[in-house]
Amino acid sequence: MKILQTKNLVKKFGNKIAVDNISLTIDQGEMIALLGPNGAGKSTTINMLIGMIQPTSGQIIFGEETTDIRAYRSKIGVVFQSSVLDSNLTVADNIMLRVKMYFKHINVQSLINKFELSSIWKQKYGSLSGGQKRRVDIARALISDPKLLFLDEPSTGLDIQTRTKIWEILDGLRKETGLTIIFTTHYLEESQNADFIYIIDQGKLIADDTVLELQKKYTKNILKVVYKTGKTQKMELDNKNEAIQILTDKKSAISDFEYRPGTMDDVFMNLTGRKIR
Ligand SMILES: Nc1ncnc2c1ncn2[C@@H]1O[C@H](COP(=O)(O)OP(=O)(O)OP(=O)(O)O)[C@@H](O)[C@H]1O
Repeated sequence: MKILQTKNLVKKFGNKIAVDNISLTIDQGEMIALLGPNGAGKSTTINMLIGMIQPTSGQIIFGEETTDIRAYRSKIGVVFQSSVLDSNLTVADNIMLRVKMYFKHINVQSLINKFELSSIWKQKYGSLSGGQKRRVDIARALISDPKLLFLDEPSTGLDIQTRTKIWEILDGLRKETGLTIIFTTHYLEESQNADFIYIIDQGKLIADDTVLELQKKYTKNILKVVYKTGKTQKMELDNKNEAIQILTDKKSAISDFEYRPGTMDDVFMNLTGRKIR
């Protein structure tokens, strides 16, 4: 079931076209990545999708063909790039103020458990580490029990362990509750968590598909061979049979090899002719 759709979305800031004719279709329960380099138009797209800024032209269709922005807003949770929480308040105060004001029926304890907040519950938000802050930010966004969660660069600046942890939690949530998750990232490897990827560059949608299909369409498999002489050779191949043939033919001269499918880095490189970072 479609939960969100955009048709020919455009956003101009003066003469600058930040988002150029982007059409997306997002089904309920999907994990969607908007992937692109700095300045690609990811945040601007998200800001339009959450109703924070108005498109210059194009259409956003929420759920069952409704354009009722207030009904839609009550169904979304948002984690912004920079936090909206109060640094001087404790985690408990930040969370409970929102619960008491708007969402009295939410099971706070389950959020505390899921996001491992008990040890930092009485700590000031401003004194938390980057990863701890992110956990609180996401927990806060879930207080309204949203159907759709938007995360703008949820893991930027976090170390690899913390990023992995955050993705584990998000994936668990999705499986448990059927939550639809839309996130932006410029970490290519993180987009592999997504069911479907929209690659945006200079405001334009340059590819959209599953990870597997993107790899199939825009990369080849890579065979790297290390010879006994110390020389290495990198080859792009269509399939594993070619790799087996090469390895068999050159067996006596080879000391080591690596065979892998193309990565999202290769996809981006082949689409744009440059690396994302
Ligand atoms: N309010 C604004 N006024 C003028 N230009 C803007 C405004 N907001 C964004 N832009 C421009 O629009 C383009 C897209 O910006 P956006 O923040 O959407 O990119 P992004 O893909 O989210 O980048 P990043 O990964 O760095 O967050 C950029 O060139 C940016 O400078």
